[in-house]
Amino acid sequence: MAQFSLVSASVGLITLQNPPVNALSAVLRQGIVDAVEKALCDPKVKSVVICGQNGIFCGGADIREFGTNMRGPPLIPMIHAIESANKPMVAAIEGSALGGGLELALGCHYRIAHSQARLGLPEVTLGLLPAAGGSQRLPRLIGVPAALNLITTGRHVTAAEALQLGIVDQVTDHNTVDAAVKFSQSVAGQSLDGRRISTYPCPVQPNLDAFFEEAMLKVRQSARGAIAPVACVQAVRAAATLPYAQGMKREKELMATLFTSGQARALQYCFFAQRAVGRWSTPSGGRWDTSKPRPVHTAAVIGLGTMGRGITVALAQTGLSVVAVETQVKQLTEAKQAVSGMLERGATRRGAAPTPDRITYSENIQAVAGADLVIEAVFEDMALKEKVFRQLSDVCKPGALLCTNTSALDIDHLASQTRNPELVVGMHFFAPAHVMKLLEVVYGPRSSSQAVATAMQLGKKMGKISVAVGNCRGFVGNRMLKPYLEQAFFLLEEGATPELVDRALEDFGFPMGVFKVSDLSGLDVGWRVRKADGMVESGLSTGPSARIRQGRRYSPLGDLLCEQGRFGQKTGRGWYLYDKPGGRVSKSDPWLHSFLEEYRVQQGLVARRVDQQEVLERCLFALINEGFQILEEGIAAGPEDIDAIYVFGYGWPRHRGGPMFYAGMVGLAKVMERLDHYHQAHPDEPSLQPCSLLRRLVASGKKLHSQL
Ligand SMILES: CC(C)(COP(=O)(O)OP(=O)(O)OC[C@H]1O[C@@H](n2cnc3c(N)ncnc32)[C@H](O)[C@@H]1OP(=O)(O)O)[C@@H](O)C(=O)NCCC(=O)NCCSC(=O)/C=C/CCCCCCCCCCCCC(=O)O
Repeated sequence: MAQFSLVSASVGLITLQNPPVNALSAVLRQGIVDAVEKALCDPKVKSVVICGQNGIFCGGADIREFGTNMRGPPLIPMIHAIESANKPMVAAIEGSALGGGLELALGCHYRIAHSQARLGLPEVTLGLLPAAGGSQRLPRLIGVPAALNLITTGRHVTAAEALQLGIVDQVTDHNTVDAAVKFSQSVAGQSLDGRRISTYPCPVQPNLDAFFEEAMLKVRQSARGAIAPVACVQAVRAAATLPYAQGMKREKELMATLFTSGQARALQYCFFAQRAVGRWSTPSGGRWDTSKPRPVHTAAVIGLGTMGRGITVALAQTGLSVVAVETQVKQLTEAKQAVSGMLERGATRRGAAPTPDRITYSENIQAVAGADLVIEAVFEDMALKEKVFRQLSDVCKPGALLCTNTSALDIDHLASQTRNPELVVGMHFFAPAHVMKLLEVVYGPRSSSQAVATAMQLGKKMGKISVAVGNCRGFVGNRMLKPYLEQAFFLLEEGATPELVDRALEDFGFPMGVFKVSDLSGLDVGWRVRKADGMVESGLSTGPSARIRQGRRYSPLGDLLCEQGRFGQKTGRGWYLYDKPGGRVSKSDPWLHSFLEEYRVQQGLVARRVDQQEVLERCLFALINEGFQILEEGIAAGPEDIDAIYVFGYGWPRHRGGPMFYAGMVGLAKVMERLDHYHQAHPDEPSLQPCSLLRRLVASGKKLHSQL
């Protein structure tokens, strides 16, 4: 609801009250309409201030209402009534004014913001556009280029930037409502003719056609198939070229297409999934709302390779004291330099002071004795990690949490090396650890819920999307990646090329296809793991058993490339060719194509035509099938956990909602039918056999997601 009160004898104060973020639900919209009418009818009221309760102006339209039968007064006429008012309307912006919240403020005649406030039109991130007049008013207020940037990226701006851009009229460090009340009194009785943004002409944009062509090209390139950014450009173009009323008509038409789109549903699902993963639970009964995290003031990192350096930076940037340990002197010296460089660059980007003084370096593991939490990030080798955990168990103070950054190894086995296995969890960061948003917090059967809560809370403080997952080989993300990679290799054997597979995945929306990613991360990484698993045989044998390992189909293609020293970008050759070792721009490699042809001949394989649909179905459905298996085993608590992991850690296109949501969009019956079809053709590929949870869901007609 919205509360109306009279303050300072002549100012009508309308307070939005819809916790936690004052989203513009039907009830709140009705409340605003009623309160505005009251204010305009009351002769004592000479000016009006609109504010939000609990330090937040408004988080925008109520996203939970989308997709329902929306009732209550619509936003556009409500904002129009505010703008048309004959008494000054002033928005007092604290906390956030986002989406419909900012559009409401743009309908006001003046905007006063607190210095800590954030403003933005993030609708594009929900698959929408600012369709309560935002796409038409903002360009009229701040010009086309600045408005286009905010609307197509959805980025939030600080109050200082909003003032500089001309979005707000005043910024205060003090009580915003008091400042707005005072301000409204100072303008009461003045003409409002020049204050209604919808009446402003849009500032002239030179070379309009070329400007919008370039803008469209840019969003199409970065949007990778997302439709909302394209519609946002079209809406801003309407603002720049049409009178306001016609622009509003265009805004409405564009919104109508987006509003019911699958992409909007997927993006709105991602919004809630990102928040849902914070409400974690474990099979042993641990829960986010009943487990109290331990305080962490000092954290330690063991091993300063690439991952350890990134983790050190991420911890230091969170404001913790960090003890960074590396036993090899040369590596330690290099790490110190690299970490200061990363901190300096990060600080420059954020406009803050660097924080290297919070880090203490040591060659000696004893230095971690005082740490509240230790993250082991040594080389991915079980024997080495076992040794480190035994040492940590001796050295660390009682109650210190011992975490491992392993990407696949058994957490429970590492816990068994320590005196307090309940204090051991995985904190699986993704490279570069100070940049990537995802953190898998891995609990073993003996991890205490307090240990999970502590790691989850630390992840949140570090700005990560932290997802609690169970202990199994590869946890959730890497485990699901295995069948995806496997299928990509098999497709090469059957006639595809790396280019064809990558194009299909990039057209689907991944930033990079599987083979480009493999070149980037290094083919030798998987090779080492396969060797340790006893999968690799030196050289190329032939005959029917040559491509069967441990009873299932196996492709040695990656191993053969590694034997040739083709490790990807670092060696200048992998699945693609690069101009030099370390080069980043991939080119097709005729050598690789001949190699594939010869390989097929040697193996008696006849190349056939593989199309993009088969690439997507085999790679993605195999990955999704593993996701169902993971749910069935209870390794992930719900589909949101898997989807968040894939969207934030593996480049899954957000507008497709994550693999499990995508499966629901395609239809579980269809996913199962295609898996069955491919499994019949390839009975030696168990990852194509639909798992029992998928079969049960299809048989019962149940859905995995309530949104679908
Ligand atoms: C920064 C925040 C506001 C606060 O962050 P924080 O303090 O960290 O808190 P959170 O954990 O994020 O959130 C707390 C809980 O609140 C829930 N929440 C947050 N925002 C909303 C919201 N806008 N709606 C509903 N719920 C919200 C959140 O989920 C948390 O709850 P839970 O933990 O999940 O239970 C931060 O929250 C934030 O960034 N929020 C989102 C801001 C945002 O994106 N706003 C834009 C919303 S979209 C919008 O405003 C659109 C405006 C134009 C709409 C015009 C409508 C016209 C419809 C016409 C349709 C025409 C088509 C016709 C078709 C036909 O013809 O049929």
